[in-house]
Amino acid sequence: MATQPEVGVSDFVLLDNLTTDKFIENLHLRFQHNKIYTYIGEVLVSVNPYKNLDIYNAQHMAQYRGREMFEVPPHVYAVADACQRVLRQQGRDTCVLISGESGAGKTEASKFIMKYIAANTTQVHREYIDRVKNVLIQSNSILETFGNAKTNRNDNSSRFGKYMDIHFDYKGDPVGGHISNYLLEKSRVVSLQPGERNFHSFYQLLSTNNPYTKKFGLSSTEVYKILGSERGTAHDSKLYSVTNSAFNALGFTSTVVENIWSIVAGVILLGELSFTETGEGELNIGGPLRACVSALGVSETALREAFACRVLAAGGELVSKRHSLSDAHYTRLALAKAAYDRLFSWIVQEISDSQLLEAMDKRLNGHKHYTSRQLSPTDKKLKHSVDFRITHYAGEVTYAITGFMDKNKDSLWQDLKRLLHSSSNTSLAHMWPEGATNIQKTSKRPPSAATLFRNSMSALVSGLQSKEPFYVRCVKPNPVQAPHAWDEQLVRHQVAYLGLVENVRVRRAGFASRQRYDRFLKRYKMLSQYTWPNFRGTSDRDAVMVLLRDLQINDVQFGHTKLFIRSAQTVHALEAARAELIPSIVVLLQKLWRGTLARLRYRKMKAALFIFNAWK
Ligand SMILES: Nc1ncnc2c1ncn2[C@@H]1O[C@H](COP(=O)(O)OP(=O)(O)OP(=O)(O)O)[C@@H](O)[C@H]1O
Repeated sequence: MATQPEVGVSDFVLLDNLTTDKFIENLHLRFQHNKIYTYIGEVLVSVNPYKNLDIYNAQHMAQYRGREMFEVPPHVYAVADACQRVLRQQGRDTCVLISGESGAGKTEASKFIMKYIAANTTQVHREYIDRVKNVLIQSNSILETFGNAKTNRNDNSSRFGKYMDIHFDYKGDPVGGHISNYLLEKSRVVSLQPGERNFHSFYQLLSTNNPYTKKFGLSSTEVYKILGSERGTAHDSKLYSVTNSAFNALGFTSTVVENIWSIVAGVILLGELSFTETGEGELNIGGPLRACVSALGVSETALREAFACRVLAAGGELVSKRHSLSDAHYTRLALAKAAYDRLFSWIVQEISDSQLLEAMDKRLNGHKHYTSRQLSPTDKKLKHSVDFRITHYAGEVTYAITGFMDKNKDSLWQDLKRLLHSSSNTSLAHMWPEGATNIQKTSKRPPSAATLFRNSMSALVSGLQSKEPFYVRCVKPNPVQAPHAWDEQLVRHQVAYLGLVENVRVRRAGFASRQRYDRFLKRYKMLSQYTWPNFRGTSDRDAVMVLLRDLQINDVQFGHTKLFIRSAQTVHALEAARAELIPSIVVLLQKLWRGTLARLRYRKMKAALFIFNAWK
């Protein structure tokens, strides 16, 4: 690769006189020269360029393949490569933790990592792998349609937490995946901040080329309440086609796709309903009730009843409690939020590993590598499968107290669940299986959103703790999403809360690599006559000490269970020496095995001759 002139320092560890000012100065200087990536050791700091840079094509990918991070300029591809290398060489699970505030570039970074991994596969089974990769990438556009929205911070902001597993085979090729979603910001369905938009899906449904607009009783020109004032349909019609081809690629049937858009229409129409009270205290429903009923596939009587009263189980009896106007309003909003939230989770679930499997099954039916490999991406015990994880979380988030309790209330009463379960829209009915339960058995309040979130987070954290982590810290250069603009205060704030300067300090005092003695020995034992093929002493620690003494490596510290190596160059030198020896070890093993086979064959021939002579 042609060496490019260094701009500032490409690793903050090399900064003279480390201060926050110097840190920001270096970050800014590099940003001005389109060097958006800088390391802190193996941590990647990424500044959102807000413009397309020509640094992501196939040639760039090739430059990072199999190279150590310090050998090539900082890049998100280098992190992806290091991640995949640990996976391939050491068979260990890895994860990439991407952090930063809204609009800092987390989603884009995760997409670049996926793109790199998908491209960096062996040539064998290429066709199969291309399909898995296609499924992984297509799933992103569906997630963005239903889970992303324009906010004041980011035009394409993910309004949910995302955690994506990619499963690899023993050669490090992706063979499947699983996506988990966390806590969609469902309050967005019913209330928008000024200048913000609702989820992209709503606008796509109302885009000009959408055949469903009319079918569901919507008008493409009307401004619906939940859409806010910003429509942008011209843009959305293109995205609508992208979403539909992604649905198609992932094997969603046309009936299911229609069911999905029908639920979105139902949610929009729920937003249009209004309530008044008649003189006799009866509830009067205004707005497109018929269209709403038909889009949701429920009976008009049942929907009217759901707004008018609530059915409770009390003392073994069913009691009907009449709603006030505000209760009816609350029910309408709760129904819209819950229907959309469940739709989103259902789509994610459908994509990961049934649609994924179904799409692969359908397309790979009869493919010789598919059946012979007997791969099951959901089987966590699969021996050769190694995970690669990407997570995605918000930096500092400012909460408005208004509606906070509402956001935390995840309850949808049993009678509303029954209503949705009774829908003639089969997908909607499937999304609400608990609606089939007897109302008297389920009067308990459902767990709050906070409880559900806490449970899913602790499961996530324990999963992550078993992986080797890589970090990408994303920084947003300005609040206006503009290229070139640099808001010093905003950057300073992020540098502080991401703890980047402290990160450099720790890294400077620290070590490039830490490895367990047994793993280190297994990997490098062939480099010394004292440890190859086996060490005569008792402990792995002693073996590693002898090995390093023999190699005259001394920039290390010996911990209780791990060896600490100070410089990345040492790790690289060990790797290079190992790579040089491996071919001769392979030849040696081949020689021994061929000898064994020949001896075996010779003995068989001798025995046959003996039998032949005896018989004669
Ligand atoms: N490396 C990049 N090159 C070009 N543009 C980028 C890059 N990273 C981010 N962007 C631009 O910035 C926008 C916001 O980035 P992204 O959606 O990844 O932010 P995020 O951190 O995931 O935000 P949120 O938390 O709100 O979902 C992108 O839509 C894209 O336009």
